[in-house]
Amino acid sequence: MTVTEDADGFIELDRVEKVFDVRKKTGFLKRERRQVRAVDSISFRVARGEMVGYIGPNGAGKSTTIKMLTGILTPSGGRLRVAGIDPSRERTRLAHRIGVVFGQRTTLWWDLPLIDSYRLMHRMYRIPDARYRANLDRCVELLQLADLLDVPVRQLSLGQRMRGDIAAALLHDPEVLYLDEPTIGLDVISKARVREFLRDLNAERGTTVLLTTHDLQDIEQLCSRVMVIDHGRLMYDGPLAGLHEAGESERTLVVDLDRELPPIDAPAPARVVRVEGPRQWLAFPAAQSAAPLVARIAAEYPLVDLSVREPDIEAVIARMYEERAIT
Ligand SMILES: Nc1ncnc2c1ncn2[C@@H]1O[C@H](COP(=O)(O)OP(=O)(O)OP(=O)(O)O)[C@@H](O)[C@H]1O
Repeated sequence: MTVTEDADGFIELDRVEKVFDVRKKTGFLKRERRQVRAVDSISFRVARGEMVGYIGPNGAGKSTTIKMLTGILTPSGGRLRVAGIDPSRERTRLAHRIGVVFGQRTTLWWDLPLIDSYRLMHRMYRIPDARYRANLDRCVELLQLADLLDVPVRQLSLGQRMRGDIAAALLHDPEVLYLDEPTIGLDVISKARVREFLRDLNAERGTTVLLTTHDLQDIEQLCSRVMVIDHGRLMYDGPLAGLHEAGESERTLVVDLDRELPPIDAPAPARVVRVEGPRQWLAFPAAQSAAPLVARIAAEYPLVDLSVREPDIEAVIARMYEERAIT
């Protein structure tokens, strides 16, 4: 059988569904059967080389989708293809073409030094020696792993372990990388390092990336396209800016003045939403730049310090629903 790969649909989902049968204990010897529609008729296409954010609240169906894309779960309905392959039918063949990183779990061997996990993967995936060497060298350099290779995984910090996991997922040159919360729990510097690496990987190798995250900055800095899923349904598919508009989300400017003052007189739609001593919080539309607001406050008030807080994904999505309910 020849496999055709549609250039526009490297990852293709056509009305994909996943229904779980759940048995719940409702009393002594009594059980109730219930069906959970975790993924409900989802269709989308991701082109080769795209970097797409896949976001939604807890229990929305993100992990279930990723598990179907890797072949761990079989869809209850619909059609799904990754690189022309039906994941649940040819899971092993697909495994050679995809890489998976779960932020909350590691694929590394806990008690072994990092390098030993890589050696095991070298054999497991039957990666040609030269290719393994080249990929390992590149990952060690770009993810700054040189000093960590001989350290047992259990002794690594979360950020170090995450970089180790990303390298592990890339040793066999996957064309697609699924990342599930790759920056969860990382400090600012580690987050920046991971994001920079992913950006370079995508630009240099054309690796297709599907990214699940609760951190809007991951999406802002990495993805030109974002898909929002909730209750198993695709609610939005488009640029992040459009999501901000759809949800009319707001960022917050936190300013520290040198003394307690009445609320800052900010140009609408920006407005003060909270005052605590010399600190004031101003909400302004997420789609607008903070620069004019900052300039005005700096010119007219005794400003000591400031920072900008991004809206979290849950807030953006919640506002998106409110909007829809009204219109
Ligand atoms: N194996 C399973 N058996 C029964 N129900 C399941 C199973 N896996 C997931 N579910 C249910 O399917 C729905 C979607 O879960 P899923 O893990 O895909 O969500 P998610 O978007 O990844 O959430 P989170 O952000 O919390 O990881 C939830 O209601 C969950 O309880």
